[in-house]
Amino acid sequence: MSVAPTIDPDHEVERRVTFLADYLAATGAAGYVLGISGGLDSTLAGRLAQLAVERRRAADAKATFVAVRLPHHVQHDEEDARAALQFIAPDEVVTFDIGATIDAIAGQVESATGVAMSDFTKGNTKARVRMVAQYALAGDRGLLVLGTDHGAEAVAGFFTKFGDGAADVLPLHGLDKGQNREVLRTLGSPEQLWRKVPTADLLDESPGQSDEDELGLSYDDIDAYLEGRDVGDDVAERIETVWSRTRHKRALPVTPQDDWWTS
Ligand SMILES: Nc1ncnc2c1ncn2[C@@H]1O[C@H](COP(=O)(O)OP(=O)(O)OC[C@H]2O[C@@H]([n+]3cccc(C(=O)O)c3)[C@H](O)[C@@H]2O)[C@@H](O)[C@H]1O
Ligand SMILES: Nc1ncnc2c1ncn2[C@@H]1O[C@H](COP(=O)(O)OP(=O)(O)OP(=O)(O)O)[C@@H](O)[C@H]1O
Ligand SMILES: [Mg+2]
Repeated sequence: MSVAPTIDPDHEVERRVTFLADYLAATGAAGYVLGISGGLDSTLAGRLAQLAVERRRAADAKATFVAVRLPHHVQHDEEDARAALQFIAPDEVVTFDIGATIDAIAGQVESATGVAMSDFTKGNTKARVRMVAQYALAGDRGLLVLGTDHGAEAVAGFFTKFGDGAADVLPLHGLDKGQNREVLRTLGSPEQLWRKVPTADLLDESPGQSDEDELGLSYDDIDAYLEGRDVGDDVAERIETVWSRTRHKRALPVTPQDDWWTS
């Protein structure tokens, strides 16, 4: 996962902003788009993107960052999403309520099959519709879609395949969860955001369920494992089991030429 045992947060800000700015320059893309949930990963990636487009503009290039609110009807942590936007100070904010689309898909699934979608699959559908919304906004404006995948979510496959896992550019790659917090804090984020309990917030039946409750693993343990610290055999084995089970999510669609799945 390319996670280092320790980081210099200022250096991480600089190298990731430089990467995002350089990638725009090299590709000629018009800027970035990213869903902003109020969680710490999108707050961090969003702020880095805003700094990168400002850097491009300082070099007389055109570049825009579009932050997208993507609530499913009303979001229970609405206040954090607003605080995140205030901190990021994006060039543009677009709000796209995915509620009606999800209701339509769930309704069609039920009328077509006679079986209601489970809350779990509906949750992954929310993540996929958010992906569709971001690409819909990006397509006509020549923007690139950012993703917030990082070491701790990647190793556990804790993302929706072709949902939040689908993106053009991953500015947080190589950081773990605690390192994301550290970098966000260094950027001057309000404490409510850098300290926020991580949640995928995909379930109607358990709004705001913590990632750690769902995963059955703590981010401190996952981070320790990725940083090469001793976590004990039991934790290491649980992480390796989930890593193995989710290998398909970190690969391109499997083909007859692939053999990684045989071992
Ligand atoms: N062996 C295999 N080879 C190739 N493809 C395989 C496969 N096994 C399943 N699949 C395919 O993958 C699908 C399952 O993958 P997927 O749909 O992702 O579903 P799944 O991995 O079961 O669930 C996603 C998990 O990520 C969590 N999540 C999602 C989004 C955001 C966040 C967050 O932290 O914010 C967390 C979510 O809470 C849930 O625990 C199957 O329906 C099937 O199509
Ligand atoms: N309600 C939402 N509004 C806008 N974007 C969202 C929403 N929920 C999820 N996303 C997008 O999906 C990504 C994955 O969600 P995830 O929960 O992993 O990240 P986060 O909410 O930014 O941080 P955390 O993991 O700490 O909760 C987010 O970074 C964001 O881009
Ligand atoms: Mg979240």
